[in-house]
Amino acid sequence: MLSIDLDFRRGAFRLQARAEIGAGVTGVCGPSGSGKSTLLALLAGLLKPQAGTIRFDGKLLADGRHCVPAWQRHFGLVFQDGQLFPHLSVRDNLLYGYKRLEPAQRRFELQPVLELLEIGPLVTRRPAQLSGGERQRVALGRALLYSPRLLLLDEPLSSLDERLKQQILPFLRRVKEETRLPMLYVTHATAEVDYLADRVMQMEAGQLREPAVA
Ligand SMILES: Nc1ncnc2c1ncn2[C@@H]1O[C@H](COP(=O)(O)OP(=O)(O)OP(=O)(O)O)[C@@H](O)[C@H]1O
Repeated sequence: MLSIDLDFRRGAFRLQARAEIGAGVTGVCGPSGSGKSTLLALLAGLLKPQAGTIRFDGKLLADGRHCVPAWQRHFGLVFQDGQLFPHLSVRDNLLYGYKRLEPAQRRFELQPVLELLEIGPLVTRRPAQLSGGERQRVALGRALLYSPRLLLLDEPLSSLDERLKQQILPFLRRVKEETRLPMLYVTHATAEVDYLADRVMQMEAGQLREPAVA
């Protein structure tokens, strides 16, 4: 369970977020510039809040003074453009975080992840030899093989055309159903959260809130 009570300022922009985020997929929607990526960067440990707290399973990750670094939080990250290592094969990209884990920490193994995401035939290729949709599936596989406690997804489909989005959404749903990993899914595409999310939160001008129930 992620508990946040955050206050972050950057120039004229101020983000305030108070929420408890548990199992399942939590969608975070909101217009461009509202602070969705900033929220994920704060949760990932890439930015430090000036005040407030972030806790995960009761453990303090950040307050105004202390900030647990990103690599110690053990969260998986998937961005818009996959950000695979261009000089490594798909296989080495997939195993990048996995190899750095103690065997006892590993919750996912390569073969089932290759099957889940249908990327087995791609393992010897380089990222430049993949389509956009394949790259995103590899990025998702790499994040899973790092055995994260939480998956943070920042517009993971927004660089893809409509046909590819429709192809990848079922994979994301499969990841959700088969891994039960808690996920925070940032997007401005409400169709994606309608399809995937168990709960949706709204970001508006730096304020995170649950939408009013109609
Ligand atoms: N590196 C940065 N330095 C300074 N200001 C930034 C930086 N990145 C974002 N901002 C500003 O912070 C605010 C929140 O931006 P953020 O990227 O979190 O929004 P977003 O909701 O993710 O937008 P989008 O949907 O367009 O990705 C905006 O006012 C933006 O201009």
